[in-house]
Amino acid sequence: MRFAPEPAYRHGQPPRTALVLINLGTPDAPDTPSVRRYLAEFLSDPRVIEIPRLIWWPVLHGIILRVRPRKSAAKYASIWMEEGSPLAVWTKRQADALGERLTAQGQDVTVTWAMRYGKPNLATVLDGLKASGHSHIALLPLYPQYCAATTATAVDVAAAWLSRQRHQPHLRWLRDYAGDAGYIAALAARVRAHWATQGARGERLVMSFHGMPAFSLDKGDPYHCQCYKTARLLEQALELAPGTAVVTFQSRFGRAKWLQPYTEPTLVKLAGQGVRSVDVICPGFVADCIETLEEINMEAREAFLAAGGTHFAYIPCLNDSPEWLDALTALAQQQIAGWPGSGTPGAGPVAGESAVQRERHAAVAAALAASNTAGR
Ligand SMILES: C=CC1=C(C)c2cc3[nH]c(cc4nc(cc5[nH]c(cc1n2)c(C)c5CCC(=O)O)C(CCC(=O)O)=C4C)c(C)c3C=C
Ligand SMILES: [Fe+2]
Ligand SMILES: [Fe+2]
Repeated sequence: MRFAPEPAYRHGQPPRTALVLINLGTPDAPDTPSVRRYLAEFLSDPRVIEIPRLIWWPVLHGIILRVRPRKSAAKYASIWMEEGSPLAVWTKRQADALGERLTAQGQDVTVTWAMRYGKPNLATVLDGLKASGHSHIALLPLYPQYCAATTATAVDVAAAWLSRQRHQPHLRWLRDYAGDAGYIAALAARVRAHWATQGARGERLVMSFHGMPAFSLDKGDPYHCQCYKTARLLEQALELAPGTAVVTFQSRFGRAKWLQPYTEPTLVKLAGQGVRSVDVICPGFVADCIETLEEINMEAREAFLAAGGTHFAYIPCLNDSPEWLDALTALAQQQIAGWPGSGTPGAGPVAGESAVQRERHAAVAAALAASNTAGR
């Protein structure tokens, strides 16, 4: 059956609101089979690899999934935390902290988290929320900069899930927040705190964003522009001297041209030009992950130092910094404004439904249930 059956008793239930933090996804374990499973799902997404199936499939299954999982598993092993993959650990902690903050403010909202690839699976999380009576669901993809390969593909999953529902819940999602004042302030606080503990500033502040194929910009993806927007606002917030900020793109995948300048070659070039110390931040990631902890803090560090640099300082992602949790709380509140449990005007435990209506629904549902049982 295309549409799931909808128990009639739900009609009489009071409305409930849920927030879902969404991130990319990560392997279950730092071993080759788990990484292969994860990469197979990720790299089969046509939003991520825009190459015709007929050409991409033999490359993915014949070469990439035979070679990359073992190499990537070793990298994952080098950054794995006691509780799991850093990306999952930080995303869960952010969801827990957001839930606590909303509860402390008297809001009656469920906060959970899901991944686009791997577990917890987004469609399964949405099934669970609906089954537990959530009539209003807000999605918060945690990518500050909109990108078809990240934000849009997560929204696609939610849209496909909606297409299977007879009784659809209210659904909203956060598209991007590249210029959000709270997010920029949280990044600036992270950098200032780092400078304070170091007692000095690097000669350059390198802002490294995840890369994308260069054609995505030509085809109209706003990702590149949004990365520069974030970088400009952060530069302004920190009142950096002209020429101090450097924007780069990391994590190139495959041989095609990606957005430039590339992070590691830029660091090597800076060292060659006599720059001895750099601070590096990855503003496009709000949770530390393999791309920041291994690729930047290990590989890029090594390349910069090998090229003559003497001080490489990696500034951790926002993770569970209080300024970021404040910003995330504000973003969440904007998404659920006016919804049940949000404590904002228009909201209420019985929004859109009077007590009389609810009683009638309950009576109809009871009659339906009785006639269903009688007919069996
Ligand atoms: C922050 C935004 C991201 C964009 C844009 C993005 C595009 C993109 N990524 C790949 C290929 C890989 N990315 C990998 C890891 C990874 N990517 C992001 C975020 C963005 N990706 C995150 C948060 C992570 C970390 C996941 C984790 O488990 O920690 C990987 C896997 C790691 C590896 O094997 O190197 C690949 C592969 C492409 C092709 C792409 C756009 C076309
Ligand atoms: Fe990626
Ligand atoms: Fe990488």
